[in-house]
Amino acid sequence: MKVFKFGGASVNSVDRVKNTGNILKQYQGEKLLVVISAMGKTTNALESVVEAFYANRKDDALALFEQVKQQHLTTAKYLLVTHYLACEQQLRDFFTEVEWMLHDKPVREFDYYYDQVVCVGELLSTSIVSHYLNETGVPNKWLDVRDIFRTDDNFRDATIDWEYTSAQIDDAVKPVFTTGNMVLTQGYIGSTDENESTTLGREGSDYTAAVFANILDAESLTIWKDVESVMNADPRRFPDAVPLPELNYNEVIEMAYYGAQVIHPKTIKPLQNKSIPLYVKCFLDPLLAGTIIHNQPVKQLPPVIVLKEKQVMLQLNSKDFSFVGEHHVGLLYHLFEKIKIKPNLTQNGAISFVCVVDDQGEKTERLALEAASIFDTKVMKELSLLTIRHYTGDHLEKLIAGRTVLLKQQTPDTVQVLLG
Ligand SMILES: Nc1ncnc2c1ncn2[C@@H]1O[C@H](COP(=O)(O)OP(=O)(O)O)[C@@H](O)[C@H]1O
Ligand SMILES: N[C@@H](CC(=O)OP(=O)(O)O)C(=O)O
Repeated sequence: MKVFKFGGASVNSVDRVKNTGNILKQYQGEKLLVVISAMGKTTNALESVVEAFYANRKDDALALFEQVKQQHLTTAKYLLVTHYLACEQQLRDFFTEVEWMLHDKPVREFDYYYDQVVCVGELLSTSIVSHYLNETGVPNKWLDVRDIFRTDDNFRDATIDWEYTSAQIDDAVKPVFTTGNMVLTQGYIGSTDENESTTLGREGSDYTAAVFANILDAESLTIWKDVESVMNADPRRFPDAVPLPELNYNEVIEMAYYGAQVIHPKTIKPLQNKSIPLYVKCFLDPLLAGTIIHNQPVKQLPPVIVLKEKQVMLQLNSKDFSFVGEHHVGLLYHLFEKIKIKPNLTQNGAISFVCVVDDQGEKTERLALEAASIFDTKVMKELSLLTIRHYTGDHLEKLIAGRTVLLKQQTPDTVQVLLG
């Protein structure tokens, strides 16, 4: 059994869905569990729907949702003939679930509504792709992953209940493979024991696929992307980026930790625990070798560059010029935990503490505000955090030319600079 994951970019148009169908056709006869994300930027569009709803702009929310509806109906119309009506019915059931909610007034926390609305992106995309595959001779069984992935109710960043989820995979997924070859389902979403929808954190479909691979003891996981492989830098930002044909799990964990947006950080552990290889392949040219990620040491990696934008630096000084010691730092880490925000870089001085975090809007504002009750707090926004692993001393000058270096940290292997 193999697990495949197709991200939003692989199903963001009629042609891309057809292309995904062609790839899957090549694997007919093999047992495949296929995880698919929401089409293109649907998740962002649905975020705007919830924001409008929660700001009591009901008409805006409904109008924004109407656009999402029309996009999916149009895609379905272009792709389907014999299966169109059945697909339309399935889509309309999901539309109704959301609209029903949008007509109400928000009475619970934002994150709860976020998950109830945003989860629909993956349900719509997988319904369309599943009908398309069935219509074009690639039989598959569509499953609602919310019936399989049980999570806690930490909306927007839910934690999977592995025991329950494993049992559900045994009961509801494995039997499908006794009569058919392909299960098609959603990434990124799950459900609580009260049947409330949850999400696993943005870009969490990679993680869903890795959890399936672990529990199914899959022979491999393949993540299909629009790039030829994992590269030593984001090729959109660094046109000189080179492919990395082979990586080990720890290297990818480090890359993801520093912010490389190619694989979701939580993806590796479930694979590593069972030594399941991860292939990253290009859906635009499946013949390209891509990247294999495994347990073996990989020698001689080129410098790996990660650039994280939209960084915020908080410069925290003790109010009475006393040393910033364990007590102050402890309070600060307590704040990180409470607000659920992770520092990307920290530096401790005698009377100051600097931390760099992603700009997460309201969350970051809250961090700054609460930190200001403990420290004299200065905030700088719109910064970039550049990390180079396997640093050889060659690249930094060129990469930081013309920028102000606000902070630098270096270990024998890794250099990080915060740029203004
Ligand atoms: N080190 C890297 N190697 C390859 N791609 C990278 C890297 N860092 C960032 N990317 C970006 O990741 C993108 C693919 O990821 P993403 O858009 O999230 O795919 P999907 O929506 O299919 O999951 C590429 O288009 C590329 O710009
Ligand atoms: N659709 C979700 C989950 C996801 O993983 O998407 P993608 O595979 O396109 O990164 C998101 O955009 O966050």
